[in-house]
Amino acid sequence: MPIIAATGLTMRFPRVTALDDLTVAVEPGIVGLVGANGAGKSTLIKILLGLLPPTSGHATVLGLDIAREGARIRERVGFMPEYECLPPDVSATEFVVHMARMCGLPPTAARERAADTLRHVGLYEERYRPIGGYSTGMRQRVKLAQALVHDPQLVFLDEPTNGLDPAGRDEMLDLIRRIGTEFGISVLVTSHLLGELERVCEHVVIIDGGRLLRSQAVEAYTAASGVLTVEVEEGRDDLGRHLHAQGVSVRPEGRFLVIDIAGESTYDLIRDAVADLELRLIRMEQRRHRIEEVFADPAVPVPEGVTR
Ligand SMILES: Nc1ncnc2c1ncn2[C@@H]1O[C@H](COP(=O)(O)OP(=O)(O)OP(=O)(O)O)[C@@H](O)[C@H]1O
Repeated sequence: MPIIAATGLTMRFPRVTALDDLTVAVEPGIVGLVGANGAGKSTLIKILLGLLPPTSGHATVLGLDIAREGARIRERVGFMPEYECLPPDVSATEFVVHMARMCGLPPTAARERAADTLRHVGLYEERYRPIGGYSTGMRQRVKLAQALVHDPQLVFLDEPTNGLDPAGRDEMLDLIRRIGTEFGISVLVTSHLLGELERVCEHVVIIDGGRLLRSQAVEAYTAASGVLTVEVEEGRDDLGRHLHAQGVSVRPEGRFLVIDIAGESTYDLIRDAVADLELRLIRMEQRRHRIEEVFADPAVPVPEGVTR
């Protein structure tokens, strides 16, 4: 059963159509929702939570009808909003316990769940300090913890990497992957960065101007390419020269050599060259296409404002 099934969802505000006849179904797993600012991602999430009635169309979340069963949806779905919503004067522990109580957990269970969840998102001693003194990364973790505290089946994460530096972004993406794989919670995560969704998502839905552009498994975007990435401990350039002399099409890229596969013999030539030069092979793998390469094709429109 799909976790989300929307049919003909349309949302018209007085001056703008935020969603335009959107029909999409997504299966359990980690799903990315990508679109430029204003594409309609947050509006879609509010509608799916049963908080905003659409102008027309209908949808179910976990098999529950958004029009009639919004409260039951919100019992089973966690929500990490994009906007800043944390009170500065209370600690992460107080806030997340409060959110757990709001979801109906009794006091002891609320405290236990809050402590577990804050640990899972990587907040330890600092969870007793007021949120006002937290970094952006710590605040994002608190928002994530409150979305998970009632043990939902599905979480909606609206732009969770916003405002984070590259290291913070990597940590947040790892956390999202763990939510999906270790905790078995389905995730709908929005972003305007295709590259980061490709790293964690199994499926990506792309919307533009409130319309569906694509809904596809990441694997379908990232089919195996005809290129090998080879990494050796030392002697990258020696290996490159050696292979080039044997007619292999090879070029350096960072720590790696990138080699066009001309057939099975390419693998043999690399193996023999590594042995002849007495190098240590760290990796040799067939490269997969990246989602953004799909959009590098001028025939495939990339939504304006979406960063590859
Ligand atoms: N309550 C509202 N009243 C009027 N217009 C709105 C309202 N909420 C959203 N919109 C408009 O609907 C469009 C879609 O907004 P939405 O917030 O869903 O986009 P988004 O993809 O989430 O972008 P962002 O990442 O910037 O939030 C925008 O043009 C926005 O200005």
